[in-house]
Amino acid sequence: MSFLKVSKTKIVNEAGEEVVLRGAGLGGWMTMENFITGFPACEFQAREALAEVLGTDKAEFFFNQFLEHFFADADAAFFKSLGLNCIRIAVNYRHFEDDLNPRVLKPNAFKHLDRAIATCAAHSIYTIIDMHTAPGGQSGGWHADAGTHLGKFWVHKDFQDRFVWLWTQIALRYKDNPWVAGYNVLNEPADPHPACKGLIGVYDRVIRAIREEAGDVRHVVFLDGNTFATDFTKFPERCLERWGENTAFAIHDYAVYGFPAAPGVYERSEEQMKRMKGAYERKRRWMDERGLCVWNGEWGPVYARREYDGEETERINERRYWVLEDQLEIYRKDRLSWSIWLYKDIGFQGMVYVSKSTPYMELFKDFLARKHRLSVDAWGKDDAQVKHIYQPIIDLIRSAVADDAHLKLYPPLWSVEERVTRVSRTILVAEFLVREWAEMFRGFDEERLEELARSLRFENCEKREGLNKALRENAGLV
Ligand SMILES: O[C@@H]1[C@@H](O)[C@H](O[C@@H]2CO[C@@H](O[C@@H]3CO[C@@H](O)[C@H](O)[C@H]3O)[C@H](O)[C@H]2O)OC[C@H]1O
Repeated sequence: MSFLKVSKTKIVNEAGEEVVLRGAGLGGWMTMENFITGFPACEFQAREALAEVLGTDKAEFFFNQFLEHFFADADAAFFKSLGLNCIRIAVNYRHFEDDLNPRVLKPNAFKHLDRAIATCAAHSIYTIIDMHTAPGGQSGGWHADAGTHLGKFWVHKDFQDRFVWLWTQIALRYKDNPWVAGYNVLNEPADPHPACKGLIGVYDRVIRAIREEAGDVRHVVFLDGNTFATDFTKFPERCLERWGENTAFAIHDYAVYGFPAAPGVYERSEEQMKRMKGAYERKRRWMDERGLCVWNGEWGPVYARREYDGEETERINERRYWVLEDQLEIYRKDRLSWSIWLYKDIGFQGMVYVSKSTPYMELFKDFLARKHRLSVDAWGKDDAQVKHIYQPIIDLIRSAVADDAHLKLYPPLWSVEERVTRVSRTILVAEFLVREWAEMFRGFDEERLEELARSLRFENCEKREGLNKALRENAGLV
């Protein structure tokens, strides 16, 4: 088995042979997310609410069993059967370190991560450890698990110190493991500083800690661009001299046509395909101009669901598969390494999804329908039923702010409308629903909790055949 490394624009093995990484993100597991498994708001809120309802021990039991079942040997075997070779594992810093006991590794901090890496290795699958959340939140997205729309990671040095400390611990643990392809040190940073000073400084420190303090020089370091892995333009010109040769740069290439808010129906028109390719090329341009290695750490459409989209479901999904296939074709031509989002969920984006007939899905059926109607998850939102309620707030802000320039806050892709969505629905309304979600577990004993957690096992999942077929066929072509 061979460590991977970066050689100019390519990832290669120790023999110098090119290895194109093709895989998926194991999201919703060691970083739980609302749309992936169905709770509202952020992971830390769901965990706290469940501990209030069940008591700490039983809540811990449930979450531990959830982690056991969500990713196991059968998942890795299936993944491998598609010809895929790399899983990006999204981890939440809270598994390793408690906010009230900083810089102390939790007991069993590495239990599930060790197991997942070993399970993947047993099937000859590489893993990339992706720090999906940082103390204080590296963005205002729910997936940063901070419960706020402002990423406080950038303004508290201590959050950054803890983050650097944590990466030292992780690198010390895995530095001799060749099945770990590398470290994706920070998912989707959103540093508001105009010159990206915070992020560059954090990358300087974390790379030094991995390379010098932990002595890990062999693993690839994957660096996301700023603003949700889309912008590299403020990165230092001589970045490899600064960060080392063994560095790859991660874009996230979500195509607008893969989402409900697409600007029109995707017809594969020349213009649409040009737009999609253009957006991808723009994201990677800075690296291409400098001959650097690019990895696409997240991409992929979401899919329509019969329970919400009715008769339209098949028609919509046919087009989402076109988007998927057209993106794959662009990447294939570039011999791009990629990691599609997402391996497993409850039926919106995953390659496999929990079957509706499981106890888990039956328990949450009505709650999920309400969550959808209220549009409390931001990802792929469909706000048709509530948009009118929030419109007056949007209008108020627009009319109250005299200078249009003041309506343009960071990040730029959060328009006034998007900001209102994030703050009022995904943070505020969601906060009120968390307790209700947790109350659904009231009175459950360990047997019932185990039954719920087991629902997430591979054996209890359906496969999104169209997606898996496209991935399998593409894997064979590279
Ligand atoms: O955990 C993941 C999370 O990493 C992911 O974050 C979103 C990624 O997309 C971002 O918007 C895109 C920015 O680039 C433009 O070109 C695209 O059109 C946009 O879609 C978004 O702001 C992030 O929150 O989301 C899914 C989570 O499960």
